[in-house]
Amino acid sequence: MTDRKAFINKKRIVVKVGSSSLTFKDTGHINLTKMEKLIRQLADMKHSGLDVILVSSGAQAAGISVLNLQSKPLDMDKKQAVASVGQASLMRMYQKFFREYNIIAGQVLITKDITTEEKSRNNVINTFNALLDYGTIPIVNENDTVATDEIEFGDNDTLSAIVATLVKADLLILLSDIDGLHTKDPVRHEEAELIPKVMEINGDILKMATGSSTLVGTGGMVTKLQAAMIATQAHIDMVIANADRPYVLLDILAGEDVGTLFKAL
Ligand SMILES: Nc1ncnc2c1ncn2[C@@H]1O[C@H](COP(=O)(O)OP(=O)(O)O)[C@@H](O)[C@H]1O
Ligand SMILES: N[C@@H](CCC(=O)OP(=O)(O)O)C(=O)O
Repeated sequence: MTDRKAFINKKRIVVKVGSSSLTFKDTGHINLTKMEKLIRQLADMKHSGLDVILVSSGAQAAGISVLNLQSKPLDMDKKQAVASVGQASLMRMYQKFFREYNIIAGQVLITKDITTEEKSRNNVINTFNALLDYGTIPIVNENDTVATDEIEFGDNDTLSAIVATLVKADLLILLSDIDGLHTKDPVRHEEAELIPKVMEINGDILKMATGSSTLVGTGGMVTKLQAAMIATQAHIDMVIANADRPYVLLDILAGEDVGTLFKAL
């Protein structure tokens, strides 16, 4: 079996969706159509018997909508307040959509320092396992009131890789607004080419990545490669793919060559 064909046997999947894949490019407001397309695929995955964990950004984007702002505020405390309002709204939308497909969503807000504290780490692992035993889809975001890494650096990418290691996932999928890792940022360089597979994240690969080009995204490709390093070192395959591709998740799980595969070490 090729690397991709083996994906049909993956059982526990962590999916991370970035703000850029949940929002309108020009306004930064939440795009419900995009959200529903994602949820339908996640529901089908769940109904087919997979364990699904969703790491979702979008708290600040949802907060912009709720507070009717023109854009993300610049001050950190205001961004945290916008995320606080937005996270509640984001979860309400997820729970409403998932309920239509008979799926219960649980909220998990964490910070990356849980990995260094054994007690917290075990609490988080136990909660994930219990949520999966109850048949729910845990929806994870950084606790933006306690920590500012994600708001500052867009580090939900690395947070999703940490979650993948904690739940012992078989596959981590990062959905974004680009088709995968390119030789350069394709938004700024139209000659950039897609890299279908990365066996080793070396200096040449790291040089290709730069920051975000969108209103709402933060980490760009830099934090996605950091996530790939964490996942692959933990023997977890990772794929970066475009959330706008119809049925992107189902195609990846069917073994199709979608996006960029970072092969587990
Ligand atoms: N080498 C690269 N290949 C692909 N995208 C890149 C690269 N370098 C930088 N990027 C940028 O990364 C962006 C995706 O990251 P980001 O905006 O943070 O999305 P998300 O909200 O999904 O996390 C792309 O829109 C692109 O502009
Ligand atoms: N906790 C923040 C996450 C920000 C973040 O990581 O954004 P992204 O680069 O779009 O994944 C929020 O929900 O707005």
